[in-house]
Amino acid sequence: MDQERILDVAADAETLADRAADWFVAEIAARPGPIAVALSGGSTPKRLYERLARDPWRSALPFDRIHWFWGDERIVPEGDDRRNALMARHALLDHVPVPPANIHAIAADPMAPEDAALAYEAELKRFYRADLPDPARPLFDVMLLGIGSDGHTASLFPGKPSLEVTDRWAVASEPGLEPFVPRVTLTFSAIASSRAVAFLASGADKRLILERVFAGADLPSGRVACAGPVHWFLDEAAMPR
Ligand SMILES: O=C1O[C@H](COP(=O)(O)O)[C@@H](O)[C@H](O)[C@H]1O
Repeated sequence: MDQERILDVAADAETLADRAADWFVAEIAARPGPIAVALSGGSTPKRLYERLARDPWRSALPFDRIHWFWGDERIVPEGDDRRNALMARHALLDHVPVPPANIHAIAADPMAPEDAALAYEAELKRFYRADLPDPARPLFDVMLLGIGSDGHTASLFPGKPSLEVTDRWAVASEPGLEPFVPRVTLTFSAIASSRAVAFLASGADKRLILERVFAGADLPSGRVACAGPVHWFLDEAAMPR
């Protein structure tokens, strides 16, 4: 079955971030109990995180119940600006009342990428309290993703072996684009265990790749599936003609 897509096209990147923040709050507000969110790296998601740290969004979020995970990470030292976790801390997590135990970051260098992937997978399984994803009980409540100019999402790059892994939740992966540092990424199987998935992309440099994804090219971003529709928050500059 084809994955259903919902397109939300905003006039510009700032409006896109407002709309994505409204959507995020609505998704979270509907969920009882512990809530699992997977964050992405990238410039467009960063604007969303900055929104979530401010009202009206901040006061609508139950920070004591939200657990923060990442779709991918660059395995560089802890304080390195290229870490997706550091970006999310600076934009959001350092400014809101998050219990430290609710932050489930992927390990940094000097841990070897494969060990970091195994440790992250074990952490996900502990949180989920099972070793196999159950389609009736998604692991993530909200999965936020970006798209690179080559069509990658998380750190699932075109043509790389990580795309074919089906028996793991997280693996080490090699980048196809800068920064050329080792990565850890969720696999498609883990991403598919999400109640709601949203891509965020803005700017004219994303338009060509989005054109290819929407035309059905076999690119990692186009392979993302989940039980519900996949939302695409774009601005007009990124929207294919
Ligand atoms: O390397 C990465 O790139 C993608 C896309 O980022 P963008 O800055 O081009 O929007 C991002 O989704 C991913 O998390 C990150 O590690």
